[in-house]
Order: sequence, then structure tokens, then C-alpha cells
Amino acid sequence: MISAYPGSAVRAAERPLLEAGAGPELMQKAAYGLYRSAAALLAQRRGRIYGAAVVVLAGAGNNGGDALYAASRLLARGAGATAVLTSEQAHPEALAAFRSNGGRVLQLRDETVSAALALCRESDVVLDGVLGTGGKGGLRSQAAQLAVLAPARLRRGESPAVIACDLPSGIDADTGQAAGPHLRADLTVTFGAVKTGLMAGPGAEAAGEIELVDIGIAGYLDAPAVQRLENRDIAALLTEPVPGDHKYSRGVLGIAAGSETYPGAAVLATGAALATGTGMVRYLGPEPVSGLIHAAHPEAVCADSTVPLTHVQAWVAGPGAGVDEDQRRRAVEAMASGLPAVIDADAIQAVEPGLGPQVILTPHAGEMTGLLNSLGERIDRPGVEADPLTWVRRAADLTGATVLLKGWATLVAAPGGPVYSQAEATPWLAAAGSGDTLSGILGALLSTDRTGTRGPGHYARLAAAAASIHGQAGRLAAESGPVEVSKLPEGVRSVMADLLHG
Ligand SMILES: NC(=O)C1=CN([C@@H]2O[C@H](COP(=O)(O)OP(=O)(O)OC[C@H]3O[C@@H](n4cnc5c(N)ncnc54)[C@H](O)[C@@H]3O)[C@@H](O)[C@H]2O)[C@@H](O)CC1
Ligand SMILES: [K+]
Repeated sequence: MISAYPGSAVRAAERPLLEAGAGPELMQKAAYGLYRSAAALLAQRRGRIYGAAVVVLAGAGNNGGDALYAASRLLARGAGATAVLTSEQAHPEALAAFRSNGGRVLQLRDETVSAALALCRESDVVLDGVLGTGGKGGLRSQAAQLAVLAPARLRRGESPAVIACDLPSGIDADTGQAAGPHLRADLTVTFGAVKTGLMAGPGAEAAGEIELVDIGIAGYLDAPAVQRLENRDIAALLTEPVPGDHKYSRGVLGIAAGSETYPGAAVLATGAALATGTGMVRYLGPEPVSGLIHAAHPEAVCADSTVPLTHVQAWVAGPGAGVDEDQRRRAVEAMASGLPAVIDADAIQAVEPGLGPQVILTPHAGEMTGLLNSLGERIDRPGVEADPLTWVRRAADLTGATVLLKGWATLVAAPGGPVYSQAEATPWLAAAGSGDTLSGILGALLSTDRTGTRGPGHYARLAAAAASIHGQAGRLAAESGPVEVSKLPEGVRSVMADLLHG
């Protein structure tokens, strides 16, 4: 499990150590961690550090200090380095160390922006030390120009690699918001604790890979604000069939999805649920859709029945439901059933406050905007996308349901409880039908859940696990070309096999 803390919480945890005079020691630990990651990346890309070209973008504060000290160590290994100072001040001791190891310095001004950009483009690695947890608002003046103009994060795998020191500059360490232009990284080396700003919204996109450097403050931190499940956490949530099981005891999933207008969604949700390993799918919906489901998945049991008359352990309602009145009624009944229920797509419009955490809403940003406005908030889609962490929490608190907000980093919030962030997905998963498969995966996990845990956050954990399985299946599929959503269940089966037996 990866735990993330707001930048403000990390600063508070550091305070007693700083007051005790440990600031320089903490900075050396951070700088050494950054140096190690940069050295490993240079060694991997060009075989050696000697002769590498390094650019440090250094701001006025300690973030710049970390980056300058790290670059000093690279200089000592035979790299060449230039510090581009984005402020009139720089960390005095770190800059002195950098100069004394042979580092060159360029003061960033209007007339030197293009020279700084050229240096970046010709370098092997750029260390972004403009702003860290002390940054307020977005990048200013010439540093902002650099961020706008720099092709920083050039294509992955090509030079230069951009390594963010603690967090990409211009990103809010608490929320992941970008108040203006910000830098993007291939790798973020973060100190003391992962910041929540790296787990959500623009910050999650800008961070690239994340590496954590232990600087000895873990014992001073409280509960994490955001968590990310890793495969061993997910494996602990999964249930394998045991001898003596039969199809009903393994778990039956009810799917009320698809309509005559959008029949495919039901087929995709059913396929994904079966690949995740549910004991049985009972499908409720119009006859033409049942016919398609039977053709694709003969094991599914189809009927045009109602939710109260159908015996299942969990529900999926909404994908492809369109304006079908029967499907809308089934979604309402599923929410009222007391059973775990995934409420997706069109069914989200039927949501009213007063739900329980066993109801899991799975909107994308557009559906989330509609939901929030129906609950009395005034927010547009760009507003949701800019600060998804705030809005996913708000939606969970307003509805009482668990809410999964899809995105580059998918966020899951339990009402009043923990938040999870999963970022395994590939942009190839931004495709029609992708969400239908996610709802099938989550439905299957809910229907087979035998962990016996019902504490706060349990459903959020299962939803986060589903998002991760979906993302990993997408990545696997993308390895052999563009992702065809109808083939995604094959990837799901293979991810499940790894999780269960790997
Ligand atoms: N505090 C600690 O114990 C440690 C801090 N470390 C590093 O220190 C960083 C925090 O250092 P600081 O508190 O000095 O903060 P920063 O280095 O993030 O920046 C603060 C400086 O930037 C200026 N500034 C703020 N917002 C700006 C903006 N939008 N545009 C331009 N300038 C702006 C401020 O006036 C201040 O001079 C962490 O992110 C981490 O990298 C590490 O060395 C580990 C130990
Ligand atoms: K930074």
C-alpha cells in the first residue's frame, strides 16, 4: 500500500526535526536520494554518468537546494551541469557546493529564456527544483515561460529525462491542482512521504513514475489522506473458489445494463464480470440484448424480470441503459436493495442522497459534473477535472455512497472515509465501452466478496482494486497495439491469474 499525505502534513512532520537543527541533514538525505535516482536513470539511458549533461532548474527555496546538491554529486562523478536560477536568490550553501564542483550558472531572465531552453533540450537530464512544498500558486514569470515553452517531458524514453524534485513545480502538493503552467516529469523523486498532490488531477499526470526517499519523518506522520493499493493488497481482497463451492455460493452478479439502443454495454459488462471470476451472471433487460448476451456468453442467465425477484449477491446497473425506463427502475431498486450495487453511466442520473457505502457510483468527469449539480453544487467539468480530489470527496459525502471518479488517476472516496487513487491505466483505455468493463469487474468482486469485512472503506478498497485490475488489463492489452475493448476480458483473466497465483 502506498500512503500519501498533503504537503502541509509533511511540512508539519518535518517541523520538530527542523527546530532541532536537523534541516541540513534532511536536505542531504533528500539530495542523496535524488542523486541516486538521477544516476540510475543516466546509467540506464546512456551507460554512464561521466560526460552526461545535466540542467538544474533551481528556485529560491530548499527544493532548489536539494536539486543543486544532487547535481553537485553528479558533477563529482564527471557529469557537466548548469544551474538555471529561476529566482534572484538560490539556496546559498547548495549553490556554493554546486559551483565548487564545477557547475555553471545561468540566471533566468527574459533575455536568457531561449538559452535556458536550448540547454534543457541538449541535456540528458533536467532536475526540476523550482518549487516544492513551499510553492504558492503556479509558476511565475520566466519560470512559467520555461514550463510553457519547454517540451519538458519530451516523449518518454527520449532525452532529456525530466526528474521532479519532490513534486513537479507548479503543482499544489495538497490537491494536485495546477494554478497555471507547471512542469511535467518522467520521474518524481519525493521526500519523506508521497504527497497527495502526486495522486490526483493534473499532479498525477505530471508526476510520471514516483519514487519515495525515506528521510526519517515517517514516525511523525498521522493517517494518510490518500492510499494506493498495490498488487499484494489487491490479492488479499480476492476470493478463490474452495472445494464444496457451487455456482450460487461462489457469488451471483445481477446485471441490469444495456438497452435496445445500446446493447453492447451489457455484453461488455458481462464478459468482464465472467473474466473476473463471478459464479454466475443473471442478466435483466430487453430480449434483443439477452439474445446478444447469450450468443457471446452462453453461461449467462437472462430474464426480463425485476430486481426484488432476482436472487443475487451484488448488482451492476446503468451501462448502456440510455433512456430505457425498465433499466432505470432496476437501478433505483438496486440502490434500495441493501446489496452492493455498482451504479454507472445513465443510472447515475437516478441517484438521490441518503445512499449507503455499499452503493458505488462510477462516474467519469462529465457524469460527476451532472451528479454534483443535481445535488446543489455549482461546478463545471473543467472545475471537476482541475480538482478531482475535492469533488470525489464531496460527492461521497453528499450521497452517502462510495464514489469512483474515473480519470488518469482514478479516485475512490468512501463517505467520510478514506480515499484511494489508482493510476495503472493507459490512455488507450479512454475508449468506448471501457467503463462498461470496469463496472463488470467491480460487480464481480462485490458478488464474490467473502472477506467478511464491512468496515469503513471496504467498498472503496474493492472499487480501487477493480480500477487497478482494469488499468492493468488495459496496459497488458496495449502492449500488442491499440486496445480493443471487447478483448479486454482476456487481459482481465490474465491479471487475475497473476493476482491469485503470482
Ligand atoms: N523542510 C524540510 O525539512 C525539507 C525540505 N526539503 C525540500 O524543501 C522543499 C520545501 O522548501 P521550501 O519551504 O523552501 O519551499 P520551496 O523550495 O518549495 O519554495 C519556497 C520559495 O519559493 C518562493 N515561492 C513560493 N511560491 C512561488 C511561486 N509561485 N513562484 C515563484 N516563487 C515562489 C518562496 O518565496 C520561497 O522563497 C520541499 O519540497 C523539499 O524539496 C528537503 O530538503 C527535505 C527536508
Ligand atoms: K520541484
